[in-house]
Amino acid sequence: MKKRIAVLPGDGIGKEVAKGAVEILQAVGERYNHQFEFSYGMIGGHAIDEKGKPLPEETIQLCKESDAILLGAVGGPKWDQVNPDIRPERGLLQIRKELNLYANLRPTTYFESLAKSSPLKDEVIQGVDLLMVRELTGGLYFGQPSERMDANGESAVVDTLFYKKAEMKRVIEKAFILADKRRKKVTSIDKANVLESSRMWRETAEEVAKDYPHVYLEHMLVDNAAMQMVTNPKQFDVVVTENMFGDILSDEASVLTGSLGMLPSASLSENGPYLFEPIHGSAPDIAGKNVANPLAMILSAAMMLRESFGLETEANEVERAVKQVLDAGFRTSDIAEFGQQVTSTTEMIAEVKAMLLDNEAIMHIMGAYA
Ligand SMILES: NC(=O)c1ccc[n+]([C@@H]2O[C@H](COP(=O)([O-])OP(=O)(O)OC[C@H]3O[C@@H](n4cnc5c(N)ncnc54)[C@H](O)[C@@H]3O)[C@@H](O)[C@H]2O)c1
Ligand SMILES: CC(C)[C@H](C(=O)O)[C@@H](O)C(=O)O
Ligand SMILES: [Mg+2]
Repeated sequence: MKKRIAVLPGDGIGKEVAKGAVEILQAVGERYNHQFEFSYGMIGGHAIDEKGKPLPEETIQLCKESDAILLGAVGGPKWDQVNPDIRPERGLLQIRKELNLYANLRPTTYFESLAKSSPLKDEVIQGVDLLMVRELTGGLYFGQPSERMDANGESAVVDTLFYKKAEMKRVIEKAFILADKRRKKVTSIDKANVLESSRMWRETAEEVAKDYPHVYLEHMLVDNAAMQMVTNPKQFDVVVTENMFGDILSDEASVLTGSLGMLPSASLSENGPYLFEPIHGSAPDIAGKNVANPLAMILSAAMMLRESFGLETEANEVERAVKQVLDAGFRTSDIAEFGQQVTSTTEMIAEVKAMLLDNEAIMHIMGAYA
């Protein structure tokens, strides 16, 4: 199979982890005889420095001409003070909008060997398997007006939460389709006790549910959901919610896996290309130190193999390699237990790669940890 992959490493640890995903995809290509062609584009702060804007036209063009897109992360304190129109994050929002990537899938999977990395009790998180479907191109992130203003002589500000019903419907439908293939339960999260937008969201979920009689729909208010996420996460199968709630709840859900550095994502449109990125940011506090966990990015590459190219076996193999590396005891600092030996970003990437390519690597690791 021949595929063109656009790689947008971005800023901070984005660059370190994107490099890892490319190496893993190269290894997959080598092992299964696929030709993956990688082309690099600028996004975020580094694009502001080079091109004066966070999403240069050539990057948009590159993405549109590619079969799939890998993105590291954007942002950092260096660009915090710049005009909001040229903040790094604006580039990320713009590419999501340009490509109409309305459905963001954020799976949270329990890794048995990381049970002790989570601050939560093992009986709470054991076996967690939830899929968050986050609306990604509407809501507060994109509503107009969004500006400072004068309100009767006082300084004030407005952000607008705007959704068309059709935008709600298509992402909720996506959640039902996915739930139908899983444990057949959708939890729709909103704030319908306060917000009109949430009342329309809830009505829309009820309407969509009529077409999926085998899927059970429940509604949950977002504040309760935030609490249930860490006290009883096993109740969730597919969770669907609007943009801002999904952003916050998915960082919270990452705690169930042991670290923010473990959670991948896939952003889907009607016809592609799709974009794959870890849910974490550029982590300026650890950038450039070779300590970031590359697994969320590598697992995002596995999602790319499955969702964009239909390469189920290859995707499973990458996920198997990640699991085996963790089972063998390799840990970046975010998932290491007290006193445990710490693996660097580049070593972690190399171990996953070795596990993918060479069964003897398994013997080597078992020897090292015997
Ligand atoms: N998709 C994206 O590009 C994206 C996502 C979130 C935040 N951001 C941006 O990133 C910048 C920093 O934001 P933040 O600090 O609030 O969030 P962050 O996700 O970058 O980091 C939060 C915390 O988690 C840790 N962390 C994150 N990823 C990790 C990894 N792979 N391995 C180990 N530890 C990891 C960081 O060190 C930090 O302590 C901001 O500019 C923000 O806008 C970008
Ligand atoms: C950087 C930011 C704009 C982004 C978001 O809020 O969508 C990030 O937090 C994410 O979760 O992908
Ligand atoms: Mg976020």
